[in-house]
Amino acid sequence: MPVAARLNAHPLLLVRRLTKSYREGESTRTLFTALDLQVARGERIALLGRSGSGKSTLLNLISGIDRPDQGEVIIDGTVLNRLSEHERTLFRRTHIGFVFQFFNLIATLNVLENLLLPLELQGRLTPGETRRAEDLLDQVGLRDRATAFPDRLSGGEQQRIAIARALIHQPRLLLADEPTGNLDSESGAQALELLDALVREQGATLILVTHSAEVARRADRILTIRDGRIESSAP
Ligand SMILES: Nc1ncnc2c1ncn2[C@@H]1O[C@H](COP(=O)(O)OP(=O)(O)OP(=O)(O)O)[C@@H](O)[C@H]1O
Repeated sequence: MPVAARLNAHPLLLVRRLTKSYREGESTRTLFTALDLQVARGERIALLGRSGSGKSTLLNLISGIDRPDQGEVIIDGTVLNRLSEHERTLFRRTHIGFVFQFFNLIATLNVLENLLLPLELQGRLTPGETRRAEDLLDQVGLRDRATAFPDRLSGGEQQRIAIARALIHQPRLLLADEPTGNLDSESGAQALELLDALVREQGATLILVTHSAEVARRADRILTIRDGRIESSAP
């Protein structure tokens, strides 16, 4: 079987007939109706769509933070809907990494402690893993800031730490919600380079929400949410 066909036979992410609505006062706003989506292992996707089209909601449904009204999300063979809330939290901690627009570092933890947090939450904090975290700090160019607190770092530095933190536990899937949306163009480019390098190195699958056509061009595939449907196109 050709490689592409094998990849699609076992996609990293499978979304099947996903339906999601929110109540808005007296009325109901339907974001997705029977949405289907398949993402191959190691694929890097840019997710586009106008403001309010449901990009963040889709990420939340994929990660199991939000629940669909109908349909299924299957990550690497695990059907999220069949897990209890606690099981979904454990699954997320182990298999998914997140990068946000506003970094979301914990203000009371220093840089190294922020970086180690995903491992600590999984009870995986061994001396070997701590050394790996220090190597990762080297890779993001912030080894000398290990004991600094987030408010002492620039936006670009905070995002580089947030990217390292999202990948420290080697998740299969990385979800990034406008990771350059709050950075100047130079820091944004640096953060994207780093994200790309780490994702490729780890063979992770990436879904990155962006409003930037330039950012989207770096992806393997562009998905655009339009009127509750997903259109797929080449970059
Ligand atoms: N928990 C919620 N309760 C009610 N409505 C919600 C909830 N979450 C999202 N929505 C609504 O769903 C719609 C889509 O929101 P979402 O944040 O997913 O859009 P988006 O495409 O990410 O937008 P943006 O590009 O502005 O970040 C919006 O109208 C929003 O108000």
